[in-house]
Amino acid sequence: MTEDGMTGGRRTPVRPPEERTPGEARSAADRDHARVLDAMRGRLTVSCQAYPGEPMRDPRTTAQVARSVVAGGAAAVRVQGPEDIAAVRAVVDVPVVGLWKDGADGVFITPTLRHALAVADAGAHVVALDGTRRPRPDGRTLAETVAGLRAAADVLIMADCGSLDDARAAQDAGVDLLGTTLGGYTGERPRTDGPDLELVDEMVAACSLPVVVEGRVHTPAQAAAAMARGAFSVCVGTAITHPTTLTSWFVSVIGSDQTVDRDDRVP
Ligand SMILES: CC(=O)N[C@H](C=O)[C@@H](O)[C@H](O)[C@H](O)COP(=O)(O)O
Repeated sequence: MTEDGMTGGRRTPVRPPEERTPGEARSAADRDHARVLDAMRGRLTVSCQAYPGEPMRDPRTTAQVARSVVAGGAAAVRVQGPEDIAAVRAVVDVPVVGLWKDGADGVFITPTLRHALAVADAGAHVVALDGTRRPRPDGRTLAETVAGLRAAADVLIMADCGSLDDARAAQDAGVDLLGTTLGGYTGERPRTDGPDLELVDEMVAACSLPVVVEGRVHTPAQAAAAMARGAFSVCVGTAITHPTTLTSWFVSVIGSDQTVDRDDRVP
């Protein structure tokens, strides 16, 4: 347990579950969940992820990036993969939103109950999973996945949604938080340049659960706009933690190495 009393997944129970009465276990989990939500409410979450094959794809690097963003004021971090989640949990005291990407098409964000249990077991306080209405690889519905996860782990559950219909269905399935994460990636919504603020408005108006605005938040002004529209938290990834993409934004207007006369380069 961290100093502020937060626990996550099945790694850090307040007391061994077998020693707790059902009532004690429930109220301890409720307290932990409230602390996690209080820490995130109205604040910035930073996604610390590298993609397969990239130089930064290493749990030690992810942990250092996570420490760096927490030093800058991030209230929570979002981390991909059980190894990275465990590495980050060991070095930060803020809530960890965990996910496990498997593949890159269709349902790939924590796509099955097995993936969700592994994310919880790695120590995530919040398990983020695909919250769309698409068929899932293991044949379970989102509601069945949520129920299976709740039966095994005291975690909060975030549904990464691609549309208002997804968000409504995810809320009915029993998740705790809704994310706009997949807006623009499932074919139901256009991929806006910045965050899909129209989707934010729709979800905030129609859903009672906290809405995390995530996806293409590239500037502080966009983050502020999302908060002003009722976001519970704003999650920024690429614009803070993905130097390859950030570099390409500058290169796209200045020109790449190929345009420089190599003899003029500083050794
Ligand atoms: C669609 C998808 O796979 N989103 C992923 C979810 O974890 C990540 O690749 C994003 O980086 C993350 O959502 C943060 O978004 P952005 O990097 O745009 O700030």
